[in-house]
Amino acid sequence: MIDSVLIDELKSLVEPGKVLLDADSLNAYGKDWTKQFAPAPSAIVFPKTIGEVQAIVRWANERRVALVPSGGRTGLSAAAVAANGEVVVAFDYMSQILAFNEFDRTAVCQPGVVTAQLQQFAEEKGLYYPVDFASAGSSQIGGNIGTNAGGIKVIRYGMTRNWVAGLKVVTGTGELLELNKDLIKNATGYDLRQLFIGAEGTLGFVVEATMRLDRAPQNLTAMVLGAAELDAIMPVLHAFQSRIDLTAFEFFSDKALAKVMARGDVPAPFESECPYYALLEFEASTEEVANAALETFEHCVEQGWVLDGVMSQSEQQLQNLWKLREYISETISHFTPYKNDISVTVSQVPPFLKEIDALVAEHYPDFEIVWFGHIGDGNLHLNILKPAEMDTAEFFGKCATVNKWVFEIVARYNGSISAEHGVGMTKRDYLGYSRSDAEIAYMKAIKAVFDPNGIMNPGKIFV
Ligand SMILES: O=C(O)CC[C@@H](O)C(=O)O
Ligand SMILES: [Zn+2]
Repeated sequence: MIDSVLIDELKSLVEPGKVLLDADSLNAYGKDWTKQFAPAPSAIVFPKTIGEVQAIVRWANERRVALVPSGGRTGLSAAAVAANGEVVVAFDYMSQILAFNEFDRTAVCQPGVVTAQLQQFAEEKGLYYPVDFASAGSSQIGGNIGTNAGGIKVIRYGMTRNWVAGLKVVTGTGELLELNKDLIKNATGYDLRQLFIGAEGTLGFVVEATMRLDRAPQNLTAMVLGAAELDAIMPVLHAFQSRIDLTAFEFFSDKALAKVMARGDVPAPFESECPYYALLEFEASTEEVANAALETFEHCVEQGWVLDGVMSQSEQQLQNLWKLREYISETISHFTPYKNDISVTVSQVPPFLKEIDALVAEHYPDFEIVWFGHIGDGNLHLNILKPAEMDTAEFFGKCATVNKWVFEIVARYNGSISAEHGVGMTKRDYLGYSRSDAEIAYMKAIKAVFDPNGIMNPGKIFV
């Protein structure tokens, strides 16, 4: 905890009332959506300008105060948790879209712009911001960049990284850098912009981002297919991908669907019950594309890969089919899930998933395992649900044991222990399963260059 003299100094750097110290604010701004770490920040500060962010970082260097950035706080890896008396820098008052360029198709965003706000802005301009996920209504652009957020359209549009034309960052020394200046072509050495994307605020803070926009998709249409077995999902993906460009290819198990159905507010896709489901989406821009999708569906049924299916015929049906997938995370959050966000190459998904499934089932037959995720990207969300009668600490303890075995399998498949949720504090101790010692040493050396005093989100990614 920092003392009152330091708090007074901090207050002098921002507008009156823009440092909060009350218990509710410390609790709310000191954490993200993870629940493993208790929030314990010293103060929350709300800068309004880049100059104020620089002043805060310079002060933190002088006083050796640790800073934690805070956006929409929807993170799932405790990268935005202040558990050790840090000062939280919240970007709520830097939430404007500052400029739009119709020829470059870019929007200049302050870090606190909410993802849905940018999506809406793009729509009003007849364009599209394609990075999308269930928490788009709360998550902020600065946080999306910090975690290189992925989501449900990665198969077509890639991660946040692909949509950042330029960045202004305040480094750990308080220096302002303008990175890439929104250029498409720029072959002038290291692309420092990319280094800051996915850095979880450990090198500096994003204070402005020029985001690229795309043409709006035409007549988005979704299909939900029921698969006979897991091994059928990949041939289905392959069959569709060889005929049409998909904008999504998601997957969920019968257990995940059952949880969403139990809410009672989402229509079932069809009557048949299947062990696995795929949700795919494409632009039915012409009749030929729609026909190709239907023909492919029939082919998949003939092959015995698909048992049943439905295709959206309206915007409302499209939304309803997406709810089957998008509501899963929120719905299971009430069952105290232990989360993993793992990836392998797409072709390896079926054997990989089966191995992990068998492992957890063998050692912990009482645990309910809910599989879902972005299978078209090789990214699976493994959620293990706490049995109702089990003590929470005991449950997390057992999961920690399983975790090591799960990550041994991930490492054997050359996979990632965090596909899209980041490392933060929850996966920090497991980084070695995905990154070599040499890589981690280089990463630490890079951090030391941008943040010599170790004040920028310390303890995240690595210790
Ligand atoms: O809750 C999860 O495990 C995943 C959350 C999110 O990445 C999703 O794909 O729905
Ligand atoms: Zn996801």
